[in-house]
Amino acid sequence: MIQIDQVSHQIGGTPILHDISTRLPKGRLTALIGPNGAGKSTLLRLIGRLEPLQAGAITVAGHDVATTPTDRLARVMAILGQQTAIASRLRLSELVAFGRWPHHKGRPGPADRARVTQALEAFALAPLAHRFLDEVSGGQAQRAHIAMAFAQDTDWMLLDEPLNNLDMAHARALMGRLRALVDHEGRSVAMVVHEINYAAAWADHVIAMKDGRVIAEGPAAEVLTEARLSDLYDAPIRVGQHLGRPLVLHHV
Ligand SMILES: Nc1ncnc2c1ncn2[C@@H]1O[C@H](COP(=O)(O)OP(=O)(O)OP(=O)(O)O)[C@@H](O)[C@H]1O
Repeated sequence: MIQIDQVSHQIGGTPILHDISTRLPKGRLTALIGPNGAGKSTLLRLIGRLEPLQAGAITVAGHDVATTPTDRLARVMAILGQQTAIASRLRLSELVAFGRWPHHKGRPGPADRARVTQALEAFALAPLAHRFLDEVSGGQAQRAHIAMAFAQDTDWMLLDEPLNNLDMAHARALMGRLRALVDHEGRSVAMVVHEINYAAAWADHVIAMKDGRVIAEGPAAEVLTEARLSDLYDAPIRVGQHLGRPLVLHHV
């Protein structure tokens, strides 16, 4: 479980998150949803310790993110942020291999190399493994970053808008892969997602944020209702059903 207690955050004196307390359940796929500027990325970055905590407490599988040594934390959670400013003269295989660093600390062994190969194959990147990052498409680069997080082999994966740049087929394949990690390997995933139907179709748990606060949380079917979504996005939203899951209609 990830436990967030009374977390507040300011940037340049402007309050961004207001006294957030919530939980992300273990062994589930959690979607963080909400309008632009709601604070989703900021919260994810605080969990992943890409930003230092200013107020409150966060634990990931019992590890206090404020005090746990980085190498320990890196074996518990992998985080893929939104801005990935990694040198473009890096081959995809080298990028994915970075995911193994917390395990081998610079001395990769056969198991590390096998995991990198597996991650490249899992994300259909094997034919592109020798290309440089600036020689592949946006979606292929995005998949390589996800493969790096995947290769890190952690109990928790935190992904900020992993579906960015992915076409429908690759987005679906990624969601299927994340579901399999949760369902068959007992891992836990938290992701920021804008396309609400991906949350509706694949997420177990949804945390809805607006103006730096959590305004709803719970099982997907309980959070993704017409009233809640219309309020969240300040727009009329209809919710149908498809194969027993909510289907959100926002173009009506
Ligand atoms: N470096 C920064 N300097 C100033 N304000 C910032 C900075 N980063 C984020 N913010 C502000 O913090 C608020 C929350 O941003 P955040 O990126 O967490 O929201 P989000 O819900 O992830 O949004 P989006 O869906 O647009 O990615 C926004 O109002 C944003 O303008």
